Amino acid sequence: MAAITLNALAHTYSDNPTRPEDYAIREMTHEWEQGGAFALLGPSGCGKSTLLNIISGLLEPSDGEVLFDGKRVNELKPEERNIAQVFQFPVVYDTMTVFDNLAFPLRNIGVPEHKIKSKVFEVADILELSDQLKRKAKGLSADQKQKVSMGRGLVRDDVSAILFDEPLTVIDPQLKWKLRRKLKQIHEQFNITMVYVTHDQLEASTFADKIAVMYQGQIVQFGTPRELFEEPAHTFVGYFIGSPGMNFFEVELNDTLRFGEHEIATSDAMLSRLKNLPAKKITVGIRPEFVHVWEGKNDDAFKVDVDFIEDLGTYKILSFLFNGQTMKARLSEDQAIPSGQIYVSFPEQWTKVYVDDYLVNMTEPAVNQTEEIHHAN
Ligand SMILES: Nc1ncnc2c1ncn2[C@@H]1O[C@H](COP(=O)(O)OP(=O)(O)OP(=O)(O)O)[C@@H](O)[C@H]1O
Repeated sequence: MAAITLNALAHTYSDNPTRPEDYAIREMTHEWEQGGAFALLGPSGCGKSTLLNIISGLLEPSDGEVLFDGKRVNELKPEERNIAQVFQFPVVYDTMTVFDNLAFPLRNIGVPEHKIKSKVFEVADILELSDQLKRKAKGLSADQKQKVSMGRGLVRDDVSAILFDEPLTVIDPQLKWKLRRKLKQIHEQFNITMVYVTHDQLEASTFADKIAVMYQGQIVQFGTPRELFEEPAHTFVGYFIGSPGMNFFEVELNDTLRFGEHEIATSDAMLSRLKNLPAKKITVGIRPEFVHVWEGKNDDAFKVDVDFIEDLGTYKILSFLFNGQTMKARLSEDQAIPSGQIYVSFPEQWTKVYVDDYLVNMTEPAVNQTEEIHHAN
Protein backbone atom coordinates (compact mmCIF):
# COMPACT_ATOMS: atom_id res chain seq x y z
CA MET A 1 0.00 0.00 0.00
CA ALA A 2 1.17 3.49 -0.67
CA ALA A 3 0.13 7.09 -0.54
CA ILE A 4 0.73 8.70 -3.93
CA THR A 5 1.76 12.34 -3.90
CA LEU A 6 2.11 14.56 -6.93
CA ASN A 7 4.31 17.51 -6.13
CA ALA A 8 4.23 20.55 -8.44
CA LEU A 9 3.72 18.09 -11.27
CA ALA A 10 3.28 19.26 -14.87
CA HIS A 11 3.55 17.65 -18.26
CA THR A 12 3.68 18.87 -21.82
CA TYR A 13 4.01 16.95 -25.07
CA SER A 14 5.16 20.12 -26.79
CA ASP A 15 8.87 20.88 -27.42
CA ASN A 16 8.32 24.56 -26.92
CA PRO A 17 5.45 25.16 -24.48
CA THR A 18 4.52 28.80 -24.04
CA ARG A 19 0.85 28.86 -23.01
CA PRO A 20 -1.06 26.96 -20.30
CA GLU A 21 -2.93 25.14 -23.11
CA ASP A 22 0.39 23.58 -24.20
CA TYR A 23 0.34 21.49 -21.02
CA ALA A 24 -1.57 18.20 -20.84
CA ILE A 25 -1.06 18.43 -17.05
CA ARG A 26 -0.95 21.96 -15.68
CA GLU A 27 1.07 22.34 -12.51
CA MET A 28 -0.66 20.45 -9.71
CA THR A 29 0.01 19.24 -6.20
CA HIS A 30 -2.22 16.43 -5.09
CA GLU A 31 -2.30 13.47 -2.74
CA TRP A 32 -4.05 10.11 -3.04
CA GLU A 33 -4.08 8.83 0.53
CA GLN A 34 -2.91 5.33 1.29
CA GLY A 35 -5.52 2.60 0.94
CA GLY A 36 -8.26 4.79 -0.56
CA ALA A 37 -10.60 4.01 -3.48
CA PHE A 38 -10.38 7.01 -5.77
CA ALA A 39 -11.71 7.99 -9.15
CA LEU A 40 -10.16 10.38 -11.63
CA LEU A 41 -13.10 11.70 -13.60
CA GLY A 42 -13.09 14.00 -16.59
CA PRO A 43 -13.94 14.37 -20.27
CA SER A 44 -11.90 12.99 -23.12
CA GLY A 45 -8.58 14.79 -23.55
CA CYS A 46 -8.43 16.38 -20.07
CA GLY A 47 -5.21 14.51 -19.20
CA LYS A 48 -6.37 11.45 -17.24
CA SER A 49 -4.26 8.85 -19.07
CA THR A 50 -1.27 11.17 -19.07
CA LEU A 51 -1.51 11.49 -15.29
CA LEU A 52 -1.91 7.75 -14.79
CA ASN A 53 1.05 6.97 -17.03
CA ILE A 54 3.19 9.42 -15.06
CA ILE A 55 2.25 7.69 -11.79
CA SER A 56 3.00 4.22 -13.17
CA GLY A 57 6.26 5.41 -14.73
CA LEU A 58 5.34 4.84 -18.38
CA LEU A 59 5.81 8.57 -18.91
CA GLU A 60 8.37 10.94 -17.40
CA PRO A 61 6.82 14.24 -16.27
CA SER A 62 8.22 17.48 -17.68
CA ASP A 63 8.25 19.04 -14.20
CA GLY A 64 7.70 18.08 -10.59
CA GLU A 65 7.82 14.89 -8.59
CA VAL A 66 5.89 11.70 -7.96
CA LEU A 67 6.28 10.35 -4.43
CA PHE A 68 5.19 6.98 -3.02
CA ASP A 69 4.90 7.12 0.76
CA GLY A 70 6.95 10.31 0.66
CA LYS A 71 9.79 8.84 -1.42
CA ARG A 72 10.57 10.25 -4.87
CA VAL A 73 10.05 7.63 -7.58
CA ASN A 74 10.69 9.72 -10.72
CA GLU A 75 13.87 7.79 -11.49
CA LEU A 76 12.29 4.35 -10.99
CA LYS A 77 11.24 2.25 -13.98
CA PRO A 78 7.59 1.07 -14.11
CA GLU A 79 8.54 -2.44 -12.96
CA GLU A 80 10.39 -1.01 -9.98
CA ARG A 81 7.39 0.99 -8.78
CA ASN A 82 5.17 -1.90 -7.65
CA ILE A 83 2.19 -0.44 -9.38
CA ALA A 84 -0.28 -2.54 -11.35
CA GLN A 85 -2.09 -0.92 -14.23
CA VAL A 86 -5.27 -2.25 -15.84
CA PHE A 87 -5.95 -0.78 -19.25
CA GLN A 88 -9.11 -0.32 -21.36
CA PHE A 89 -8.26 -3.42 -23.34
CA PRO A 90 -7.37 -6.54 -21.37
CA VAL A 91 -3.68 -7.46 -21.44
CA VAL A 92 -3.60 -11.27 -21.44
CA TYR A 93 -1.50 -13.87 -23.19
CA ASP A 94 -4.02 -15.67 -25.39
CA THR A 95 -1.99 -18.84 -25.81
CA MET A 96 -1.48 -19.31 -22.06
CA THR A 97 -4.02 -20.77 -19.68
CA VAL A 98 -5.78 -18.52 -17.20
CA PHE A 99 -3.64 -20.09 -14.46
CA ASP A 100 -0.40 -19.27 -16.30
CA ASN A 101 -1.58 -15.74 -17.03
CA LEU A 102 -2.22 -15.14 -13.33
CA ALA A 103 1.02 -16.85 -12.35
CA PHE A 104 3.09 -14.84 -14.85
CA PRO A 105 3.90 -11.77 -12.70
CA LEU A 106 4.93 -14.06 -9.81
CA ARG A 107 7.12 -16.35 -11.96
CA ASN A 108 8.78 -13.21 -13.30
CA ILE A 109 10.05 -12.32 -9.86
CA GLY A 110 11.00 -15.87 -8.93
CA VAL A 111 8.29 -16.75 -6.41
CA PRO A 112 8.39 -20.52 -5.59
CA GLU A 113 5.82 -22.59 -7.47
CA HIS A 114 3.88 -23.76 -4.38
CA LYS A 115 3.35 -20.17 -3.26
CA ILE A 116 2.29 -19.21 -6.77
CA LYS A 117 -0.33 -21.93 -6.73
CA SER A 118 -1.96 -20.85 -3.50
CA LYS A 119 -1.93 -17.16 -4.50
CA VAL A 120 -3.39 -17.85 -7.95
CA PHE A 121 -6.13 -20.00 -6.40
CA GLU A 122 -6.94 -17.27 -3.89
CA VAL A 123 -7.20 -14.53 -6.51
CA ALA A 124 -9.11 -16.74 -8.96
CA ASP A 125 -11.61 -17.47 -6.21
CA ILE A 126 -12.20 -13.77 -5.52
CA LEU A 127 -12.61 -13.02 -9.22
CA GLU A 128 -14.85 -16.07 -9.78
CA LEU A 129 -12.37 -17.52 -12.26
CA SER A 130 -11.63 -20.80 -10.41
CA ASP A 131 -13.42 -22.98 -12.95
CA GLN A 132 -11.61 -21.27 -15.85
CA LEU A 133 -8.04 -21.82 -14.67
CA LYS A 134 -7.24 -24.59 -17.13
CA ARG A 135 -8.73 -22.81 -20.14
CA LYS A 136 -6.64 -20.97 -22.68
CA ALA A 137 -7.22 -17.22 -22.32
CA LYS A 138 -8.03 -17.02 -26.03
CA GLY A 139 -11.51 -18.49 -25.54
CA LEU A 140 -12.57 -16.14 -22.74
CA SER A 141 -15.18 -13.42 -23.05
CA ALA A 142 -14.11 -9.76 -22.78
CA ASP A 143 -15.18 -9.44 -19.15
CA GLN A 144 -13.40 -12.65 -18.16
CA LYS A 145 -10.25 -11.42 -19.91
CA GLN A 146 -10.49 -8.14 -18.05
CA LYS A 147 -10.84 -10.06 -14.78
CA VAL A 148 -7.63 -11.92 -15.65
CA SER A 149 -5.94 -8.56 -16.28
CA MET A 150 -7.05 -7.37 -12.86
CA GLY A 151 -5.99 -10.66 -11.30
CA ARG A 152 -2.47 -10.19 -12.62
CA GLY A 153 -2.30 -7.01 -10.56
CA LEU A 154 -3.75 -8.63 -7.48
CA VAL A 155 -1.54 -11.72 -7.25
CA ARG A 156 1.52 -9.73 -6.21
CA ASP A 157 1.79 -9.03 -2.50
CA ASP A 158 4.20 -6.20 -3.19
CA VAL A 159 1.75 -4.14 -5.26
CA SER A 160 1.25 -0.81 -3.58
CA ALA A 161 -1.43 0.61 -5.84
CA ILE A 162 -3.61 -0.43 -8.76
CA LEU A 163 -4.41 2.05 -11.50
CA PHE A 164 -7.44 1.37 -13.68
CA ASP A 165 -7.67 3.21 -16.99
CA GLU A 166 -11.32 3.00 -18.12
CA PRO A 167 -11.30 -0.76 -17.42
CA LEU A 168 -14.96 -1.38 -18.27
CA THR A 169 -14.98 0.17 -21.76
CA VAL A 170 -15.12 -3.17 -23.56
CA ILE A 171 -17.49 -4.85 -21.10
CA ASP A 172 -21.17 -5.46 -21.87
CA PRO A 173 -23.45 -2.99 -20.05
CA GLN A 174 -25.18 -5.81 -18.10
CA LEU A 175 -21.85 -7.05 -16.76
CA LYS A 176 -20.41 -3.65 -15.94
CA TRP A 177 -22.21 -3.24 -12.64
CA LYS A 178 -21.11 -6.74 -11.61
CA LEU A 179 -17.44 -6.03 -12.27
CA ARG A 180 -17.73 -2.64 -10.59
CA ARG A 181 -19.11 -4.30 -7.48
CA LYS A 182 -16.32 -6.86 -7.64
CA LEU A 183 -13.73 -4.11 -7.76
CA LYS A 184 -15.26 -2.44 -4.73
CA GLN A 185 -15.20 -5.77 -2.89
CA ILE A 186 -11.56 -6.32 -3.86
CA HIS A 187 -10.71 -2.90 -2.53
CA GLU A 188 -12.34 -3.67 0.80
CA GLN A 189 -10.58 -7.03 1.02
CA PHE A 190 -7.09 -5.96 -0.05
CA ASN A 191 -7.06 -2.38 1.20
CA ILE A 192 -4.84 -1.33 -1.72
CA THR A 193 -4.75 2.26 -2.98
CA MET A 194 -6.82 2.22 -6.15
CA VAL A 195 -7.20 4.99 -8.72
CA TYR A 196 -9.93 4.43 -11.26
CA VAL A 197 -9.97 6.59 -14.37
CA THR A 198 -13.26 7.17 -16.11
CA HIS A 199 -15.31 9.76 -17.95
CA ASP A 200 -18.53 8.27 -16.50
CA GLN A 201 -19.82 9.91 -13.30
CA LEU A 202 -21.90 6.87 -12.35
CA GLU A 203 -18.87 4.60 -12.58
CA ALA A 204 -16.82 7.07 -10.56
CA SER A 205 -19.36 7.48 -7.79
CA THR A 206 -20.17 3.78 -7.42
CA PHE A 207 -16.50 2.84 -7.16
CA ALA A 208 -14.83 5.70 -5.33
CA ASP A 209 -15.00 7.20 -1.87
CA LYS A 210 -13.44 10.35 -3.27
CA ILE A 211 -13.41 11.66 -6.82
CA ALA A 212 -10.88 13.98 -8.42
CA VAL A 213 -12.57 15.91 -11.22
CA MET A 214 -10.14 16.80 -13.95
CA TYR A 215 -10.59 19.57 -16.49
CA GLN A 216 -8.07 21.00 -18.92
CA GLY A 217 -5.11 19.33 -17.24
CA GLN A 218 -6.07 20.38 -13.71
CA ILE A 219 -7.81 18.70 -10.80
CA VAL A 220 -10.52 21.25 -10.15
CA GLN A 221 -12.07 19.43 -7.18
CA PHE A 222 -11.29 16.41 -5.01
CA GLY A 223 -14.22 15.36 -2.88
CA THR A 224 -16.90 12.82 -2.06
CA PRO A 225 -19.69 12.33 -4.61
CA ARG A 226 -21.94 14.28 -2.26
CA GLU A 227 -19.53 17.22 -2.00
CA LEU A 228 -19.24 17.36 -5.77
CA PHE A 229 -22.99 17.48 -6.04
CA GLU A 230 -23.79 19.90 -3.25
CA GLU A 231 -20.78 22.18 -3.35
CA PRO A 232 -19.18 22.17 -6.81
CA ALA A 233 -15.89 24.02 -6.45
CA HIS A 234 -15.72 24.90 -10.13
CA THR A 235 -18.39 25.56 -12.76
CA PHE A 236 -17.09 22.57 -14.72
CA VAL A 237 -17.90 20.25 -11.79
CA GLY A 238 -21.42 21.67 -11.63
CA TYR A 239 -21.86 21.14 -15.33
CA PHE A 240 -20.26 17.68 -15.54
CA ILE A 241 -21.75 16.08 -12.40
CA GLY A 242 -25.50 15.62 -12.21
CA SER A 243 -28.08 14.96 -14.84
CA PRO A 244 -28.86 17.48 -16.11
CA GLY A 245 -25.96 19.60 -14.89
CA MET A 246 -26.15 22.78 -12.87
CA ASN A 247 -27.84 25.92 -14.23
CA PHE A 248 -25.46 28.85 -14.63
CA PHE A 249 -26.02 32.48 -15.48
CA GLU A 250 -23.64 35.39 -15.54
CA VAL A 251 -24.61 38.25 -13.25
CA GLU A 252 -23.64 41.87 -12.73
CA LEU A 253 -22.48 43.22 -9.42
CA ASN A 254 -23.82 46.61 -8.38
CA ASP A 255 -25.25 47.01 -4.93
CA THR A 256 -26.72 43.55 -5.45
CA LEU A 257 -26.28 40.68 -7.88
CA ARG A 258 -28.45 41.24 -10.94
CA PHE A 259 -29.42 39.04 -13.83
CA GLY A 260 -31.21 41.42 -16.19
CA GLU A 261 -34.05 42.89 -14.16
CA HIS A 262 -33.86 40.12 -11.56
CA GLU A 263 -32.12 40.55 -8.25
CA ILE A 264 -30.45 37.38 -6.98
CA ALA A 265 -30.63 37.03 -3.21
CA THR A 266 -27.26 36.70 -1.53
CA SER A 267 -25.74 37.58 1.82
CA ASP A 268 -24.11 40.92 2.64
CA ALA A 269 -20.93 39.01 3.46
CA MET A 270 -20.90 37.57 -0.07
CA LEU A 271 -21.50 40.99 -1.62
CA SER A 272 -18.66 42.57 0.31
CA ARG A 273 -16.36 39.63 -0.58
CA LEU A 274 -17.20 40.09 -4.26
CA LYS A 275 -16.67 43.84 -4.13
CA ASN A 276 -13.17 43.29 -2.78
CA LEU A 277 -12.15 41.07 -5.68
CA PRO A 278 -10.84 42.71 -8.85
CA ALA A 279 -13.58 42.96 -11.51
CA LYS A 280 -14.04 39.49 -12.89
CA LYS A 281 -16.69 37.25 -14.41
CA ILE A 282 -19.31 36.43 -11.77
CA THR A 283 -21.54 33.41 -12.40
CA VAL A 284 -24.40 32.09 -10.31
CA GLY A 285 -25.15 28.38 -10.28
CA ILE A 286 -28.08 26.36 -9.00
CA ARG A 287 -28.79 22.69 -9.51
CA PRO A 288 -32.11 21.74 -11.17
CA GLU A 289 -32.88 19.65 -8.06
CA PHE A 290 -32.80 22.75 -5.86
CA VAL A 291 -34.87 25.14 -8.00
CA HIS A 292 -38.14 25.62 -6.17
CA VAL A 293 -41.19 25.59 -8.45
CA TRP A 294 -44.22 27.15 -6.79
CA GLU A 295 -47.66 25.73 -7.45
CA GLY A 296 -49.33 29.16 -7.42
CA LYS A 297 -48.54 32.87 -7.59
CA ASN A 298 -45.73 33.98 -5.32
CA ASP A 299 -44.62 37.60 -5.35
CA ASP A 300 -41.28 36.73 -3.72
CA ALA A 301 -40.37 34.33 -6.53
CA PHE A 302 -39.34 34.99 -10.14
CA LYS A 303 -42.04 34.90 -12.78
CA VAL A 304 -40.75 32.79 -15.69
CA ASP A 305 -42.09 31.15 -18.86
CA VAL A 306 -42.34 27.38 -19.21
CA ASP A 307 -40.44 26.25 -22.28
CA PHE A 308 -40.98 22.48 -22.30
CA ILE A 309 -41.18 19.43 -20.05
CA GLU A 310 -39.35 16.13 -20.47
CA ASP A 311 -40.93 13.12 -18.81
CA LEU A 312 -38.20 10.77 -17.63
CA GLY A 313 -40.42 8.21 -15.89
CA THR A 314 -39.89 8.71 -12.18
CA TYR A 315 -39.25 12.45 -12.54
CA LYS A 316 -39.70 15.30 -15.00
CA ILE A 317 -37.36 18.02 -16.16
CA LEU A 318 -38.96 21.39 -16.59
CA SER A 319 -37.19 23.84 -18.91
CA PHE A 320 -38.05 27.47 -18.36
CA LEU A 321 -36.88 30.80 -19.69
CA PHE A 322 -35.29 33.06 -17.11
CA ASN A 323 -34.36 36.44 -18.51
CA GLY A 324 -34.24 34.81 -21.96
CA GLN A 325 -31.94 31.98 -20.84
CA THR A 326 -33.07 28.36 -20.71
CA MET A 327 -32.79 26.83 -17.25
CA LYS A 328 -33.94 23.53 -15.80
CA ALA A 329 -35.77 22.37 -12.69
CA ARG A 330 -36.33 18.79 -11.61
CA LEU A 331 -39.92 17.96 -10.72
CA SER A 332 -40.82 14.95 -8.64
CA GLU A 333 -43.38 12.46 -9.89
CA ASP A 334 -46.20 13.83 -7.77
CA GLN A 335 -45.55 17.51 -8.56
CA ALA A 336 -48.18 19.28 -10.69
CA ILE A 337 -47.11 19.87 -14.29
CA PRO A 338 -46.92 23.61 -14.79
CA SER A 339 -47.60 25.52 -17.99
CA GLY A 340 -47.53 29.12 -19.23
CA GLN A 341 -46.11 31.54 -16.70
CA ILE A 342 -44.92 30.10 -13.40
CA TYR A 343 -43.01 31.14 -10.29
CA VAL A 344 -39.61 29.76 -9.32
CA SER A 345 -37.15 30.62 -6.58
CA PHE A 346 -33.58 29.73 -5.77
CA PRO A 347 -33.01 28.87 -2.09
CA GLU A 348 -29.99 30.87 -0.93
CA GLN A 349 -28.31 27.81 0.60
CA TRP A 350 -28.12 26.18 -2.83
CA THR A 351 -27.36 29.27 -4.87
CA LYS A 352 -23.63 29.19 -5.52
CA VAL A 353 -21.51 32.11 -6.68
CA TYR A 354 -18.44 31.65 -8.89
CA VAL A 355 -15.73 34.13 -9.76
CA ASP A 356 -13.91 33.21 -12.93
CA ASP A 357 -15.41 29.73 -12.62
CA TYR A 358 -14.18 29.09 -9.04
CA LEU A 359 -16.64 28.85 -6.16
CA VAL A 360 -16.65 31.71 -3.71
CA ASN A 361 -16.48 29.68 -0.54
CA MET A 362 -17.71 31.71 2.40
CA THR A 363 -16.37 29.18 4.91
CA GLU A 364 -12.81 29.96 3.77
CA PRO A 365 -10.95 33.14 4.70
CA ALA A 366 -11.13 35.76 1.94
CA VAL A 367 -7.36 35.92 1.57
CA ASN A 368 -7.04 32.20 0.65
CA GLN A 369 -9.89 32.44 -1.77
CA THR A 370 -8.42 35.45 -3.56
CA GLU A 371 -5.08 33.70 -3.85
CA GLU A 372 -6.75 30.59 -5.24
CA ILE A 373 -8.65 32.50 -7.89
CA HIS A 374 -5.50 34.38 -8.93
CA HIS A 375 -3.47 31.18 -8.93
CA ALA A 376 -5.97 29.43 -11.17
CA ASN A 377 -5.55 32.07 -13.85
N1 LIG B 1 1.62 11.04 -27.11
C1 LIG B 1 1.05 12.23 -27.19
N2 LIG B 1 1.60 13.20 -27.96
C2 LIG B 1 1.04 14.44 -28.03
N3 LIG B 1 -0.08 14.80 -27.38
C3 LIG B 1 -0.68 13.87 -26.61
C4 LIG B 1 -0.14 12.55 -26.48
N4 LIG B 1 -0.96 11.84 -25.65
C5 LIG B 1 -1.95 12.70 -25.27
N5 LIG B 1 -1.79 13.91 -25.84
C6 LIG B 1 -2.63 15.10 -25.65
O1 LIG B 1 -2.64 15.41 -24.27
C7 LIG B 1 -3.95 15.79 -23.82
C8 LIG B 1 -4.41 14.85 -22.72
O2 LIG B 1 -4.58 13.54 -23.27
P1 LIG B 1 -4.94 12.25 -22.40
O3 LIG B 1 -4.96 11.06 -23.30
O4 LIG B 1 -4.07 12.21 -21.20
O5 LIG B 1 -6.41 12.61 -21.94
P2 LIG B 1 -7.56 11.65 -21.40
O6 LIG B 1 -8.33 12.48 -20.43
O7 LIG B 1 -6.99 10.38 -20.92
O8 LIG B 1 -8.43 11.42 -22.69
P3 LIG B 1 -9.14 10.07 -23.22
O9 LIG B 1 -10.22 9.75 -22.22
O10 LIG B 1 -9.67 10.47 -24.56
O11 LIG B 1 -8.04 9.04 -23.27
C9 LIG B 1 -4.81 15.76 -25.06
O12 LIG B 1 -4.88 17.07 -25.58
C10 LIG B 1 -4.09 14.84 -26.01
O13 LIG B 1 -4.34 15.18 -27.34
